[in-house]
Amino acid sequence: MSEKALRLGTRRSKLAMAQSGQVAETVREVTGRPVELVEITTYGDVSREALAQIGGTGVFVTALRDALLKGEVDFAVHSLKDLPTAQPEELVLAAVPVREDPRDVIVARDALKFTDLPRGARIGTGAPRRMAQLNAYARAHGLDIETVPIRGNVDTRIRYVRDGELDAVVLAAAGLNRIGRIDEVTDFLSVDTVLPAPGQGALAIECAADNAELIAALGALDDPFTRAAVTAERSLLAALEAGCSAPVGALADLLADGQIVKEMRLRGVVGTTDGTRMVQLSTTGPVPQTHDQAWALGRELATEMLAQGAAGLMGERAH
Ligand SMILES: NCc1[nH]cc(CCC(=O)O)c1CC(=O)O
Repeated sequence: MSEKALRLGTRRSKLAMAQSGQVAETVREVTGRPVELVEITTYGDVSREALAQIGGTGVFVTALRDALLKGEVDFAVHSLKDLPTAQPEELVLAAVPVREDPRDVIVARDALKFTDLPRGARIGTGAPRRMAQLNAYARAHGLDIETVPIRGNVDTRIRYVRDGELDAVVLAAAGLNRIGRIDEVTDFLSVDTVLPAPGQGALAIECAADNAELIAALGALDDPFTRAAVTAERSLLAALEAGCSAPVGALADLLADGQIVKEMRLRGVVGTTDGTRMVQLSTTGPVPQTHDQAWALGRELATEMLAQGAAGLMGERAH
C-alpha cells in the first residue's frame, strides 16, 4: 500500500482526541500506513447555547461528516451513541470495533455508592435517559435524590463534585476509560438499574462509501457482534422516532450456554424524567447475521414498547 498518510478527522475535545488517537494507532498497525489527525471544530463545541437549542442530536457529528463529504479527511471516529440513526448515502460505517464497558457510572463525593447517597442528594446529569432511570430507581427503593440538569465535558462535570456543588455526577464508563480517569468512579451502575444509551461504549469509524480500498482496510477493526448489537439498539431508537437526547435506554447482548452463543437479547426502556412512568421490555432472537436482521430485532422491540405506550413518555425534552 502507498505511504501517503490517511487523514483522520477529529474533534478537539479530550475524549475525541483520546479515541481518535487510539484508533489511529490501530489503523497504523493494520494498514502499515501513517495516520495523521486533522482537528475539526464542530458547532456543538463552539456554541453551548446552540447545543441546548438543537437538543444535541448529531451536532458533534455534522462537521466531521461535512469534512468527509468534502474529501478534506479520509475517515472519522464517532462515539456511536452520538451518531444520528439515519446514515447518509455517501458515507459508510467501515468498522464498529469491540465495544468496551457500556455502563453508566457515578463519581460521587466521599467515595459514595449510588444507594448510599444521603437524603436530598443532588446528582448531576443532563441526559433525560439517566434522570428517568435514576428517579425511577429512587422511587422504587425509597431513596430521596434530586437530579440536576448539567452539561459540559467530562472535566467540567467531575468538577461539580470536586467543588462541592453536587454530591455526584453520572458519566459513561467508556469515556472515563478512554481519557484515563476510570479510577475516579465511585460506583458502576448495573445495567438493570440504568440501561445505557443505544450504542454507548462503542465507536464508529466512518469513511466515504466509494473508498473501497479504505473500507477494506478499516474492516480489520470491525467486530461483528458489536456491530449487530448496536444496530439493534439504534433500530429501536429509530423506530421509537427518538433522538440521542430522548429518554431511551437500550442494550443488546449475547446469551451464551457455556462457550456457545445462543441468542441475542435486546433490552429497552423509555420513561418520563421524573421516573413516575416507565416502559421497560426485552426480546431475544437468533444472533443477527445481517444488518437487516439486527435492524428487525430493534423494530420488533419498538413495536411492543409502542403498544405499551412508549410514545406518550417521550414528549418532554429536558434540553
Ligand atoms: N454524551 C457525550 C458522550 N458521548 C460519548 C461519551 C463517552 C461514552 C461512549 O463512548 O459511549 C460521552 C460522555 C458521557 O456520556 O459520559
